[in-house]
Amino acid sequence: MTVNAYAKINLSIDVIGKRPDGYHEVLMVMQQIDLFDKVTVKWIEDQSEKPDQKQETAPNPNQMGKGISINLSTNLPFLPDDHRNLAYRAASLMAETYCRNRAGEIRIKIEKRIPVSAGLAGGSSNAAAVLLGLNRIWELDLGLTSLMDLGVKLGADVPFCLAGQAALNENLCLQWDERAGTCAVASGIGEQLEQIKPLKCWVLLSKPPIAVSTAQVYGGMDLAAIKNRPNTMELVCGIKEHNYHKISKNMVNVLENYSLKEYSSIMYTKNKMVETGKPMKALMSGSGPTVFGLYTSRKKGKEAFERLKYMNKETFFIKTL
Ligand SMILES: C[C@](O)(CO)[C@H](O)COP(=O)(O)OP(=O)(O)OC[C@H]1O[C@@H](n2ccc(N)nc2=O)[C@H](O)[C@@H]1O
Ligand SMILES: Nc1ncnc2c1ncn2[C@@H]1O[C@H](COP(=O)(O)OP(=O)(O)OP(=O)(O)O)[C@@H](O)[C@H]1O
Repeated sequence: MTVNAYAKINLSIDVIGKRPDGYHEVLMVMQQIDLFDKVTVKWIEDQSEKPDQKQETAPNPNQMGKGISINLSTNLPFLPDDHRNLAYRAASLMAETYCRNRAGEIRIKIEKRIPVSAGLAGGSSNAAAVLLGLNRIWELDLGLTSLMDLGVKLGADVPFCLAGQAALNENLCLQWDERAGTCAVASGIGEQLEQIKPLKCWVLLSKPPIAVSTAQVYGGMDLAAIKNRPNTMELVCGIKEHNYHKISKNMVNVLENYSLKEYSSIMYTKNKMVETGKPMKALMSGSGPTVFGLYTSRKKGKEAFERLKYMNKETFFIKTL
């Protein structure tokens, strides 16, 4: 089955503190956008190995599925096709947890369109697609709560990606799950989600040609030095009321404090977008390097895209979902 694995942008990111496990407590507003990878998941059952009916099916994270192999391919030669790929790890986790009594091959094909190492949750969205795909193929009937509990083990952005893909891919039969949705307030490490009404906007995205490590950004920023923080509740109100003044005033990403200083190409992209594109608001997504600008008018956004598309090779004009 094929799942559209959507990218996200962060309309705000506040970092509250550091946790004992090294992760940071955050408060963010996340929004799915109409830019996606196509992830095709196939299960080829090994007919010579009949499932052992006597084996209990309760999850046991210590035991791998009996004789399950994973074969992953992508259209990007530089992306890993083994356990370093998040989609591979998702398949492996699903097999270990829920499919110990089967044998066969999981075949994953990823057609990448979301820029890599961009702050757009490309890897997380691929992992979410594999969890959702296998849930359907193996008829496990897991709801989003169980899938999110599993997904957060792969990455902090995976639960949000699961919620969005469940809402947007009808073939997953999860669109009515109460946790499905495309815009959410995320807390904890990003995995505690409260769905809100999505922001309807046009988005100009531009990724400078650098890769940014999320761990390095969280590790490098100085929590005590943060002066400007988003008012998340006011942002949520602004989205609800379509009050674009309230929205733009409260769209703040505190990770910019580190990334904009550290990488001049992000600063350049943001400044250029503000000056030339004149969006309602421009902000870095996630830990960067992608910068996005929001437009309420498609015409104005498209004109800005035409002027700015040469700035970075990976520049897109899309809409929120
Ligand atoms: C920047 C965001 O993309 C915003 O949505 C996320 O917070 C990051 O999500 P992600 O890439 O899925 O993050 P993970 O793969 O789980 O973590 C990568 C690294 O980022 C740091 N990390 C991530 C999330 C978080 N709440 N606190 C952290 O400190 C940790 O050092 C972690 O080792
Ligand atoms: N399926 C995948 N797609 C993209 N990158 C992957 C994948 N699997 C592993 N990676 C690796 O993960 C790293 C981060 O890539 P990714 O595109 O997920 O970053 P990101 O958009 O910044 O994610 P986030 O916004 O969640 O922090 C890269 O080094 C990349 O090689």
